Amino acid sequence: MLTVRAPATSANLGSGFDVFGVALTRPADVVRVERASETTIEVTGAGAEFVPTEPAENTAGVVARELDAPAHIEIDKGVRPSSGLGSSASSAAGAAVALNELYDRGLSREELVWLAAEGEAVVSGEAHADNVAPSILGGFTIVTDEGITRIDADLPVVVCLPETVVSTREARGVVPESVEMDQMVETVGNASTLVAGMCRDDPELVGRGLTDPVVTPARADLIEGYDAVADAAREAGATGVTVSGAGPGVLAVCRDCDQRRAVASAMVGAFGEAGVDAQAYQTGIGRGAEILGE
Ligand SMILES: Nc1ncnc2c1ncn2[C@@H]1O[C@H](COP(=O)(O)OP(=O)(O)O)[C@@H](O)[C@H]1O
Ligand SMILES: N[C@@H](CCOP(=O)(O)O)C(=O)O
Repeated sequence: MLTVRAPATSANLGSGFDVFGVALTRPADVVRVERASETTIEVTGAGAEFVPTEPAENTAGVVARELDAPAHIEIDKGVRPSSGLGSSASSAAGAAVALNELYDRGLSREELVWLAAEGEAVVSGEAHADNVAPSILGGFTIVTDEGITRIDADLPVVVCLPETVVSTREARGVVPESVEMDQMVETVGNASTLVAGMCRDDPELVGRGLTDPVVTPARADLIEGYDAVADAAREAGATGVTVSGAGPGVLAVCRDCDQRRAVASAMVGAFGEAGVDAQAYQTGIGRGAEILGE
């Protein structure tokens, strides 16, 4: 079987709603594929019971259909569904890279991003690419209708995942339909600061650029304990905190790798005080999907 490791991702990064994303060094989905006359799917791992095995409802199955590449697909979920860590996107990205190789389709990594985004449409109702782009390409990605820009960033981060569920569809429903001019100016300033920070691997700039006055405050209300967790992470030294993707995961940028332990423990502790169990990943910005072998 051909095996691909496709990383979890964190989309939006506060000021880059539906545009920014980063690949994380961990966790990741592992997707195994072999040729078959029709597509079948088996799912194991974190939250497997919440992932449909019907190909038309599974992001990996939709990718197989779009690529006309029927296969038996085994997905070992490292990324729990409805986490804000691009769980459905990791499977779509892994399947796209694996099936492209298995069937020798010759598509470029960027072409695979748009293909994998079709898989995402089955979950959120829209073919958004801000998770599949970093999962396939790695690093920090900027996705617009005009194309994808990739920056090879390297920063230590912590992602804290509470034992609660927020579906991307639900979290899209609370996003305001319009913004005021002063909110737009603030968002453009923060997004620009963040991009400069990614280009320089500068955690101070990236942390500052994570703030957004529109989407994050609306979504934070869906996450029990969010404000306390964000305060705790900052007190432990994080340069900035935001909702990871559509939540409920919370992302914090750290000054250095050693600081991650304290930030992780502060975030888990603050969720605990709010009565919510949580786990933290000490992670960083990492590589895109990798073929591990046959
Ligand atoms: N291969 C897959 N892996 C994970 N979730 C999937 C997959 N295919 C379909 N889904 C569905 O996608 C939803 C999770 O996606 P989403 O809400 O975007 O969460 P996340 O923030 O983790 O990406 C769940 O309802 C799940 O059943
Ligand atoms: N831009 C999307 C990203 C959703 O990410 P996920 O990891 O929660 O699936 C959004 O914010 O809706």
